[in-house]
Amino acid sequence: MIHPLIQTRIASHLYVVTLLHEQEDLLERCQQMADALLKAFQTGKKVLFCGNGGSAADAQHLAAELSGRYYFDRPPLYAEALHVNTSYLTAVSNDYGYAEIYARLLRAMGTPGDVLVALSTSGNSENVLKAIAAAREQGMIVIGMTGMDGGKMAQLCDVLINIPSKDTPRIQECHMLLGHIVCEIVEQTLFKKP
Ligand SMILES: O=C(CO)[C@@H](O)[C@H](O)[C@H](O)[C@H](O)COP(=O)(O)O
Ligand SMILES: [Zn+2]
Repeated sequence: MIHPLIQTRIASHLYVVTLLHEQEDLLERCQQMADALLKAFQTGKKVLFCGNGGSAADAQHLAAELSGRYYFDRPPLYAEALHVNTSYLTAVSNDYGYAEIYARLLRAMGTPGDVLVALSTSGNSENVLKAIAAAREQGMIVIGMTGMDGGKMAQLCDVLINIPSKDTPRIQECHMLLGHIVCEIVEQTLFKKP
């Protein structure tokens, strides 16, 4: 017997993907995200990602597509997810509070023209909001990837990729879909031989 959730959840995934496919302004903002990453890499800047839980995994996954490889062999790109040093995370959470983990690192690493990609399905995670504020102080460009209404992040990002759903897993799946496409555009534009 096939559990009914299997078909139901696949159907809800397809529904959100169909909405995405038809929402031209959102697809334009996806192109703007690709353009922002391209500009950063073309001018010797870097792209940093942050998020919590599944969005931390997505941050790390997308950073690795860029710093490692996506479809083909080519030089590495400077991209990293901010949560990957557990010694740093445990120390700073313990000493300064969990809300400070990304902001503190951005004050050390961020330079003008770098890009922060901030992933939060609610748009309201405190450490991500503080990261955005710190990125702004450093003169970075901020791309937000959120759910439908964007939460508090809606007003704080240069480019907002707000997936038309309120369901966290479906939002995350679409972040990865669009994030993968952005990585492909970046890789092709920078390295594909005619
Ligand atoms: O992956 C999931 C749920 O699909 C969870 O781990 C989820 O990412 C966590 O609850 C996060 O703390 C949610 O934070 P956010 O997306 O609202 O910023
Ligand atoms: Zn998840």
